[in-house]
Amino acid sequence: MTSYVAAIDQGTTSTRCMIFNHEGRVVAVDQREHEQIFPKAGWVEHNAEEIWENTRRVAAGALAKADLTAKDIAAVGITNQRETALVWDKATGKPVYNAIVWQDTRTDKIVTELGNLGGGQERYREKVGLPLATYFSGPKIKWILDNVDGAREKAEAGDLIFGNMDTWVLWNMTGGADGGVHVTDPTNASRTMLMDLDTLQWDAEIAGEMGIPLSMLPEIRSSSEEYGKVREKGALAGVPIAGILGDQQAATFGQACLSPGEAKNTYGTGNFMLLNTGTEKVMSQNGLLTTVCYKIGSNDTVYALEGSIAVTGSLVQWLRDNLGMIATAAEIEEHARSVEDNGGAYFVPAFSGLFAPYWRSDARGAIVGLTRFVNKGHLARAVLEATAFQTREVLEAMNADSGVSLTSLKVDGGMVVNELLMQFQADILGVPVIRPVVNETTALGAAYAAGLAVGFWKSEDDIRNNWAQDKQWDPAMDDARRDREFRNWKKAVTKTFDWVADED
Ligand SMILES: Nc1ncnc2c1ncn2[C@@H]1O[C@H](COP(=O)(O)OP(=O)(O)O)[C@@H](O)[C@H]1O
Ligand SMILES: O=P(O)(O)OC[C@H](O)CO
Repeated sequence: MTSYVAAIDQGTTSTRCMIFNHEGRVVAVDQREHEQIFPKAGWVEHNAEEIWENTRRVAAGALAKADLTAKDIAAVGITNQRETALVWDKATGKPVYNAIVWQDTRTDKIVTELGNLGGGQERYREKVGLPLATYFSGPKIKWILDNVDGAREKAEAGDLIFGNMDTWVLWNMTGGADGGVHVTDPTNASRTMLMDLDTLQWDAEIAGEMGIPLSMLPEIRSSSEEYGKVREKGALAGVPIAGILGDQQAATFGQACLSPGEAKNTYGTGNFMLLNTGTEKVMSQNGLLTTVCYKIGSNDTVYALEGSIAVTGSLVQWLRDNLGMIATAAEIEEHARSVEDNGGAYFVPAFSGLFAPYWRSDARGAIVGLTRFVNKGHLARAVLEATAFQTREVLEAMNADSGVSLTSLKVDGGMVVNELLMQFQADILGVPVIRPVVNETTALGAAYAAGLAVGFWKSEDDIRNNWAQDKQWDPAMDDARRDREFRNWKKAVTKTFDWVADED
């Protein structure tokens, strides 16, 4: 009897395998962190072989914890940190360079040069829905081909292939150099800058401008269909791999945001708010991204507007790892509760420049409003508040682009256990914030995509019916204070602009 579906969640800081039952509840989870490699200021890399090894181990670990075998698993779905780019040799399976992570800013010159060809930051937006920015995969692939010895020649000869982490995991799970399937889905492909949002095919013109041979790129299939079976002799051997969704789109699916106008906000390493816009592709006028939300089998493509914030939970990690100010992420709440407010301090974490709605790669982080009054508690608050303020900026852009005002916000991700943050979020947005019972919506969304493909779940109604609310926070801040705080935040943001000059 196959009573369960598994999901591999290959995230920025860790890789998880989760097993779900038919009610969409978590049966087992296993997780392993991988190294964050920072070779230079602004550079962020991952060792893709370490990630693949972790994937194998967590798959075995989750099954063992649940006392299950591959025979109990109907299908496996893959979800992943998006944009992170890897190029590898298809004959040996060896990466030619570490994976370049979405947060990495090394491609800023490439991005400026491409913009200078005409159209600036908006050069490709009409086709791909994205502004030209270091965030996306295309410029990262170009950097690898331009900078790794012999890579361009090998790529042109057809020996090298590209993938985001979904493709890397899928290729290895289905046999690697021995017949691995080289496939991605439209949610991931829509983050490369190389996919046409209407045709869901690679755009030869853009790939040509970036000097990327089309032969390197994976085939784009739907987000929910059988791509192959797990080939390697591992825990999940023989199980069909039947779902792929980029992690933020997976969370949208897992949160049952399946109708136009429904949105979720995920609080992880960064924050990502997605609004389902149905089969309509809304082009943002306010600094958001247009992206594929999901494509289930042969159904019509569903699109989303997205507000991406680069640094939220990772600011808490920074406080822990770089400053040693807290021993665990959870400790930040205790410090923040020791004071009434931020004491006048605002922390703008523009560590990777600023993403939505600004798209300023010349910005860098700043703490402003400091006086001798400010203590550790105030800084802890400023760190948490930065997440909430950035979320309000994105929500305002979303309301302006869609013409619909969101009346509540569904939330999930690692930071939403922080009750002080959730209350402040509701206060600063002025709308209720709602957390579901299953907070692991990313893995759940990938499991749903896989389970739908093999008939384990029959329709999207099963997903809607499985969703349940855990807790709601209602706004309690008066309007005058809300406006003052937000005004101060916006002023603080302007202090981070123009920090990195071209010659840097
Ligand atoms: N109690 C907490 N308060 C604030 N932030 C937290 C708390 N617990 C975890 N975090 C943050 O949440 C993030 C982890 O969330 P997660 O959803 O697992 O991230 P990802 O999927 O991006 O790897 C980390 O950046 C961590 O700093
Ligand atoms: O790994 P996460 O959860 O931080 O998500 C990263 C995003 O997919 C980047 O676009």
